[in-house]
Amino acid sequence: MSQSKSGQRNEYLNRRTFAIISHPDAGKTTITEKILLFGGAIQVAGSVKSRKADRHATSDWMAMEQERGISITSSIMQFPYKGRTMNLLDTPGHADFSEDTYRTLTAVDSALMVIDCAKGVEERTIKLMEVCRLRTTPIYTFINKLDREGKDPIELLDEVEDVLKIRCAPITWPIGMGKRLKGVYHFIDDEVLLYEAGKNYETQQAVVIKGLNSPELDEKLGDVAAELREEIELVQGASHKFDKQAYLNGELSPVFFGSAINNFGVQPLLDSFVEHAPEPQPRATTERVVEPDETKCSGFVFKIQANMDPNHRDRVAFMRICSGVFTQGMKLKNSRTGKDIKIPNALTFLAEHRDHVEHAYPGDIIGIHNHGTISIGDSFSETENLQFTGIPSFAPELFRRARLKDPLKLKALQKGLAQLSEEGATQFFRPLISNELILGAVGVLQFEVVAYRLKREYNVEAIFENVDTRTAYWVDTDDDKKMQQFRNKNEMNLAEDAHGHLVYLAPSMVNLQLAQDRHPDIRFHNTTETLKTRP
Ligand SMILES: Nc1nc2c(ncn2[C@@H]2O[C@H](COP(=O)(O)OP(=O)(O)OP(=O)(O)O)[C@@H](O)[C@H]2O)c(=O)[nH]1
Repeated sequence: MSQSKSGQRNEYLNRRTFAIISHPDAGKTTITEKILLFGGAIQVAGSVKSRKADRHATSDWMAMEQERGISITSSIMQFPYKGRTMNLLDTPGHADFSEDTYRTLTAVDSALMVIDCAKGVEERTIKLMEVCRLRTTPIYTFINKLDREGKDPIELLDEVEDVLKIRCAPITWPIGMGKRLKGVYHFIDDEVLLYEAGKNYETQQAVVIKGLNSPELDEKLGDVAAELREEIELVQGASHKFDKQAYLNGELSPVFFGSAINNFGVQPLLDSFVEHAPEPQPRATTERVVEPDETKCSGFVFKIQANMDPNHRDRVAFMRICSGVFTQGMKLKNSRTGKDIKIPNALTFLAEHRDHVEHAYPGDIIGIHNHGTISIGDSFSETENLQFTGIPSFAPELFRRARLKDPLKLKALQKGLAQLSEEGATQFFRPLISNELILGAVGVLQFEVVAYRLKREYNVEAIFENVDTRTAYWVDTDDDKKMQQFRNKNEMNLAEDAHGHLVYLAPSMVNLQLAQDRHPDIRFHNTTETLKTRP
């Protein structure tokens, strides 16, 4: 079915594709749930948690998430909000799953950062923010858990500005905190939303007082009203005003305060976000910039998940549509392999179920079933050879040698590791001169997940042993002769990754430095992003 160009344009302009980022435990899952609730995507509070529990039933390895109380996989949800189509990409907060999070951030147009008011800016938030800054991703900030005592709000804004190097424009401001929490003041709407502990703001609206100078405010808040007026004047003088262009440039973050668990202060955040967050943006490829309103469909894969449903042992590749209109059954060319693939039965992910997608527009994420033909970073296009940039693999920092309890299971182990590495659960290296299987990860928990999944999904019991590798760098050069010399001299330290890229496994940083000094014509890369050749 063909669509008119203007119809297509309108569809994508309505998309808002974003991720929620935070340090673990700041309240990302809780706020996701409230967003879905407001959007009408779920009816009952608690569904998001039970969504995790359902997955536990269908996909056993998720049980680890429950045992540990952390989210270990990204999930994708599409839902309507105020006439727009929202694509929310959840990201694991735990440091051990940072690669997945980084890649997810390459597929969004903006982000929502959640900060715990008692803890302020935490380590993971700093890292995530660095990634957002690389891509100048616009960011909204929600300072959560106001129902608990936290840091002084001015101090919190200073911290965000100093540590995260972004200007803050408070849009709402807390009136007290913890037991003294009385509500929030909205700078732009000039109104106060009153908070009463114990009230259920999922079913009841907060009382709104129009105007900071309203006598009603004195009635309700007593002496606090006068203090609030003074404080607001002070904050207005000392802080930045909302400036949409600066926000879109990633230089200024609108800040909201609230308590996600009590559903308080979340609605003003969402209403502002849906109004100002950017529509799907142009994307860079090695060839040219792809505009979302181009007629031909294109997209890239940023995530692969195996065995989402144990009854169908397939893998789902998550592709962000960057231009044109995707239609069910369409043929797209994979620029890495040069092959056309027909994509029937593409999936879309709604809050509570997945469905077959008829059409998808720039900003949408579709799921493609495949049996190992698609890798993370693959780019697809209807007509051209396009390679989207910015979907990195990072040099792992931890390494283990996989050893089998039952040596007859070698085939199953190789298959399992190859599939789990395609998914980005771990990286996987085969040394050139031995039959060893070396795993690389950014966080130690990744190994545990891999061991658990190998057992559950591939019926393989593997032991991971320490190995004498400190770091891994991808290597390439334009000079074949120099590469051959390098290979001959360094065979002991060379391996191939799952895609056949050559990797230098260094036992120490000194060794790495020496190899670099001895072979100035060889380029060493700590992310695949800068590699010239993709086999
Ligand atoms: N007091 C209070 N607790 C909250 C609030 N929001 C969330 N919490 C609690 O904080 C804890 C962490 O919340 P989650 O939403 O699971 O945090 P998360 O950021 O998704 O954590 P990860 O799954 O580890 O990434 C839970 O026990 C929540 O009930 C809030 O507004 N006030």
